[in-house]
Amino acid sequence: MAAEVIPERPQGGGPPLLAVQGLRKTFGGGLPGARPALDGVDLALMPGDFAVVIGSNGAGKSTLLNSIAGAFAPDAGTITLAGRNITRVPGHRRAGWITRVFQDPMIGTAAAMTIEENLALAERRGQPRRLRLALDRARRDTYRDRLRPLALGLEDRLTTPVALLSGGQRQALSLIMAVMSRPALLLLDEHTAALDPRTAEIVMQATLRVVQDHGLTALMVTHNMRQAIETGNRLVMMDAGRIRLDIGGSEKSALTAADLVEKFRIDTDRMLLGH
Ligand SMILES: Nc1ncnc2c1ncn2[C@@H]1O[C@H](COP(=O)(O)OP(=O)(O)OP(=O)(O)O)[C@@H](O)[C@H]1O
Repeated sequence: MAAEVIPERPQGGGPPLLAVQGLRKTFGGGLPGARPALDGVDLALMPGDFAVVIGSNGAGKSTLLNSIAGAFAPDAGTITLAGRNITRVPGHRRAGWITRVFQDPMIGTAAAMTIEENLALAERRGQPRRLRLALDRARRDTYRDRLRPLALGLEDRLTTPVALLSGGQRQALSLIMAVMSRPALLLLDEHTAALDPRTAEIVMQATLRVVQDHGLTALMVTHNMRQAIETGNRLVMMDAGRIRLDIGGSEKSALTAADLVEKFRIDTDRMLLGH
């Protein structure tokens, strides 16, 4: 099979990097009472957009990210990445263009492998399976350079099995791994929610830096209201499988926690004010 090539990123005011149109998904197909997890979602991300997705439990946030990543086919609608309709492209063939960091630090890394082996695996994501990367000096130097800004000392532990790292260290490594293959789109699914506040802050700062450094477009789900207000240039609120609110620009920058709670009547149960 021919190697997949990362699609060209459109520049400036061109077409969106990601366009989701009329996306629908109902689990438990056709069973009486089955409510749609996605009920006609339209979303367009311009290159360089950092969109934060909020919404109550069961609103459809993870289902939206799963659909974009190709975990399953939607019942209806299209997903276009850099002008290419990827709706029917299986998830493993999107892996070079779209990468994810999950809530669970154990998911993004292989415990029995060392840090450098994990990074090598991530570097060839989306490439033909037969491609092997020599763990030579130049590559190790590159890995150290990628890990150093985290300030977690991982750059001095390249041959340490990942099983020996803390949850926060693993999550930070997952983040670096997610951008090794130079994806076009980074999906972050509550990726700091399982971490203590200090580690969550380290991982969040690292996220902002890699998104900036790699010129990525990002879509991040969070229940943390402070993150939702402070992060990104777009705020998308989902409810019952639909996007109820999509704001950007100065409206997003001026947004306060009070606006979110009062104006948009957000379910605050799982939104952590000031966390
Ligand atoms: N694999 C699945 N099988 C069956 N139902 C599912 C599946 N994934 C999601 N759902 C259902 O789809 C709806 C939306 O779920 P989803 O996980 O997308 O919500 P969410 O907004 O991410 O919620 P949370 O904030 O609790 O993570 C829910 O009713 C959920 O039970």
